[in-house]
Amino acid sequence: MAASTHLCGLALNSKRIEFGSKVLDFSAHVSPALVFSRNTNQSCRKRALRVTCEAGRVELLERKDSSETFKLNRSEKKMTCVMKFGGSSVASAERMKQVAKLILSFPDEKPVVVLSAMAKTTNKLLMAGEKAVCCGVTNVDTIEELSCIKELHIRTAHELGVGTAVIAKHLEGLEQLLKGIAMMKELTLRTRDYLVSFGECMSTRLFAAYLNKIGHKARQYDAFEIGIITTDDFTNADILEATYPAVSKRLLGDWSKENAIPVVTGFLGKGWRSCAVTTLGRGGSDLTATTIGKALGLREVQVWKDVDGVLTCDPNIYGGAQPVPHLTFDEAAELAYFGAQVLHPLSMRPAREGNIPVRVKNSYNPTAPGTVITRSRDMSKAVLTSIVLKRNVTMLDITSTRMLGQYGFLAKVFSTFEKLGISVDVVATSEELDDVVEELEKIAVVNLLRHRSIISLIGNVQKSSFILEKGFRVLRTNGINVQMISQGASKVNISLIVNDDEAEHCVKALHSAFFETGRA
Ligand SMILES: Nc1ncnc2c1ncn2[C@@H]1O[C@H](COP(=O)(O)OP(=O)(O)O)[C@@H](O)[C@H]1O
Ligand SMILES: N[C@@H](CC(=O)OP(=O)(O)O)C(=O)O
Repeated sequence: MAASTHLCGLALNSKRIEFGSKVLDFSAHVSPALVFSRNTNQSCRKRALRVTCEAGRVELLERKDSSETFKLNRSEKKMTCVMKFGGSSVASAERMKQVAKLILSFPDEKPVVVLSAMAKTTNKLLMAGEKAVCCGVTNVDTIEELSCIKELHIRTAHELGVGTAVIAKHLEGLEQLLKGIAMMKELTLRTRDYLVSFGECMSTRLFAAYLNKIGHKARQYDAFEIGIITTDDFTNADILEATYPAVSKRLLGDWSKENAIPVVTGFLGKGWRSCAVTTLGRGGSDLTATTIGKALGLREVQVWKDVDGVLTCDPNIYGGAQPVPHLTFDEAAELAYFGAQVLHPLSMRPAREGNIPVRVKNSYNPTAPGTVITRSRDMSKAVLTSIVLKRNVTMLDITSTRMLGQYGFLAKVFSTFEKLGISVDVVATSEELDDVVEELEKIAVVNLLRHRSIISLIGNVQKSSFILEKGFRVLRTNGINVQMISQGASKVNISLIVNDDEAEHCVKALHSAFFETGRA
């Protein structure tokens, strides 16, 4: 660029700067230099520079005639991806060391690291809370789960060689909190969220301390301090829009001052009214990861688990499950919503909105390709992608008594569910259903059918006739009676309802037909 060029710069967002008709897109290429004329509007210039600083390091190269030339060294310094590690990946000091090694084995990546609590810690915290309710204040220190949590975290600190000071306040605070619960003899949803937050607060402190100890600058962040703002639905809070600019401002601001690897607590947020710690529902760290990915406009989000990616079915049901190489956001969202534990049900939403690919990888087997989840994929050969089982659902069989017309009848049925806050998973036209039944019996004959399972066939619903024909042949051969079928509006899901006690057998038979006898 000529040093004398007169350009007027206008910063649009953290990725683009517009100069008249010229747009520099920092996500697409590394601009070798930026030129600002002396008489460029000062505030535009400052904003442009601030934005470039956020995107990477900017150096003043020269000051000539009427202009200044800056070098943008973005390719070296910009944060590139989110790497989220679940509880199984950070279960011990040994695992944390492996994870650190894994992160550092990608020298070109500048990740934001998101961590869950060390394996089983969340469950143990909840169990300790339940026990505290009825054990009496003086007995809190005998709660077995509290001892296990203390022992695990102290041992991990020693084995990582980071000292226990980084978690001492939290261990102390945890015991105090349990005494408070014992005193009050109650465990509210709000307190539950505060209680489980100790898990992620401690795992991230230990891990960041370890990275620093081995010479890689890292900085620990509590999600509720950096702008992950949520609804006040304790134990199942939803991310609010204000999160994205807040998180971006905080993380990019800190990064521009010092390139320390951010290590962020997954699963946690801050309720916008209460300002208290909230949680995003079990498995919520996946959602934290995609939220940060979207907020920072990163290249990809990696979720590192203990399986070789999203599999063709739950490996606990059938050991022969195989990794699925490619999924769309819609398929992954549907699969997660219908019960595949591998991803949080809402985690695909920010990824889809920000169009950020999500890669599901195995921290125990990092060379396995894993699953990549993107907006679209070649569906021409795709039939079934995965089979998901959701157990213990209740089916409501509702028959109109014809007191109302068809529209009025359906409207009344759905308004009843809405009023009672019950979600309906599958509709061909279930929690505490007694109130629903009482209400609906005014206009319908209602049958409650408990102990049912939903089997979701995730894949290319364009080929539904083929899927159903093949699926039903398998089920008929196995003597299984399907009680309801529903095709989801998402066009990637056909759901079948069967008896709970037949469901596992069904999944195995369907898996064998679709994935093993000639690839589907
Ligand atoms: N379709 C599926 N694909 C892969 N894993 C599945 C599937 N369904 C259930 N799972 C279970 O999900 C687990 C991984 O999810 P999760 O425990 O939440 O991981 P992490 O805690 O590491 O984030 C696997 O160990 C597996 O048992
Ligand atoms: N620790 C929380 C949040 C979480 O996401 O965990 P994981 O990534 O291990 O599923 C839980 O157990 O629910």
